[in-house]
Amino acid sequence: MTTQSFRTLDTLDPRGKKILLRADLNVPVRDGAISDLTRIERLAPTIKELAEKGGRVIVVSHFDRPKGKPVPELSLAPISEALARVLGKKVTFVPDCVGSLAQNAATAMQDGDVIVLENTRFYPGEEKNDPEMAKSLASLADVYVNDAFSAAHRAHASTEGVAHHLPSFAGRLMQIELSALEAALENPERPVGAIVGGAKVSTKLDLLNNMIGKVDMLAVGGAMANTFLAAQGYSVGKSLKEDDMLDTARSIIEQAKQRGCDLVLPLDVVVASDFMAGAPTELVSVSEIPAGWMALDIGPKTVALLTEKLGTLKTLVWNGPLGVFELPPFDTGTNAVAQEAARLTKDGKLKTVAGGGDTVSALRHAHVLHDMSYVSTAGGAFLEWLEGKLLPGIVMLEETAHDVAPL
Ligand SMILES: Nc1ncnc2c1ncn2[C@@H]1O[C@H](COP(=O)(O)OP(=O)(O)OP(=O)(O)O)[C@@H](O)[C@H]1O
Ligand SMILES: O=C(O)[C@H](O)COP(=O)(O)O
Repeated sequence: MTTQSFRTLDTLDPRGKKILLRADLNVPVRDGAISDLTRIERLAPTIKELAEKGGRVIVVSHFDRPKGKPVPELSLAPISEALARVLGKKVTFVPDCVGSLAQNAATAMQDGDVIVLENTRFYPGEEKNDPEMAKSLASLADVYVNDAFSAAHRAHASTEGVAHHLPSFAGRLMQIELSALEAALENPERPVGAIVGGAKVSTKLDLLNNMIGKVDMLAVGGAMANTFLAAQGYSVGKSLKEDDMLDTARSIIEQAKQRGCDLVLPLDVVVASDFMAGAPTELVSVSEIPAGWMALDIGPKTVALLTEKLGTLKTLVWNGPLGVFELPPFDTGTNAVAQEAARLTKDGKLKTVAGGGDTVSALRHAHVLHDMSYVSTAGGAFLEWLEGKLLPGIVMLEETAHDVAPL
C-alpha cells in the first residue's frame, strides 16, 4: 500500500466542481461539548485548499454509532459550527444526507462554498455499504475525496461504496497519515522499535505478530505484559492477565527469537493491593509479585532498560500505555518513557509515530503529545494498519485510481 498508487489533490482542479469530501467528524464530546478539536483542525487544510481553489465542498461524515436511525443528539449540526469556527468561514449545515434537501443544497452551491450533510449513520445503508446509498451520495457531486484515514477500516457507503461511482482522490490528511505510517513501518530508518501496551494480548494478537516481522525491538507493557510474564512461569498475583493466551504468548516469544526481534518485557513492576488511587503500593521484581497484589505499572529498572533501548533506535511506533496511566501514581512509567521518547525526538535522534485513543490520552497526560514526530488521528484504523490489514477505504482509492481519466 503506497501513497503513490492513488490520486491526490495535486491532480485535481476543483474549480466549479462539486466535491464529496469524506471527513471524520467523529470528535470526542464530553458534557455536550467537543473536548478535542484535533480531527477538525487536521482536516481543515483539505477543505481550505479545495474551497480556495473554487471547489464546492460537500462534507460527509459519520458521528458516533446511531445504528442506522436518526438520533437528534448525534446530529452533525453542532460539529459543523465548530468546523466553521476552525475554518473561519461560513459552513452551511444540511439536515439530510441522501434526500432532496441534500440534492437541492448541492445544486445551489457556488464556487468556494462549504456545506456539511447530516450524519451518514442516520441511514441504514451506510454501514451496510448499500449500493443505493453509495449511488445517492455520488449523485450529489462530480468527484469524491476521501480524507478520513481514521474511518478507512470501515467498508461503508461513504468510505468505500461511493468510490465505485466517482473519480476518487485522497485528501491531504489521508496523504499525510499514510506517509507517516509508511515511513515508520514500510520503509523505516533502522533500527525500528515498537512499544505495545494496553490491556489485552487477545485484542492485539495480530498486531504483535505483524510487529515481530517488521521491527528490531518490541517492548510489551501494560497488563499485556502480565500475560507474557505468566507465560514465562512468573506468578503475577491477581494482576490482569489472560489465562487462555499463555500458549499464544509463549509462541510470540519463540517467534520473536526466531525472527531476530528483541522482545523486551518488564524487569520490575509497581504492585498495589487494590485497583484504586491511594491503595498501598510496592516496587518489586517481576519474580516477586506477591499473591493477591496486582501489577499496575512498570518499575524504574524497566524504565531504565527502555530508555537504553530507545537510545539505540532511529524509529519508534507506539500503541498502548505501559500502565494504568489514568490512575496516578501508575502513570509514572508511561510518563517517563514518553518523556524520553519526546526528548530523543526533539533532539532529532528518533522518529516517533504514535496512535490509538488511549495512547493519545496517555501522551497528552505526559505533556508530550506535540513532541512526537507524528500522532495519528486514527484509533481502530491505526491498529488495523499496524496489524498489516488492508483498509477498504484506501484499497478503493487505489483500485479506482485509473478508472476515469484524471480531471
Ligand atoms: N498493568 C495494567 N493493569 C490493568 N490495566 C492496565 C495495565 N496497564 C494498562 N492498563 C489499561 O489498559 C488500558 C488501555 O488498553 P487498551 O488495550 O484498552 O487500549 P489501547 O489499545 O491502548 O487503546 P487504543 O486502541 O485506544 O490505543 C488503559 O485503560 C490502561 O489503564
Ligand atoms: O473514531 C474512530 O475510530 C472512527 O471515527 C471510526 O469510528 P467507528 O469505530 O465508530 O467506526
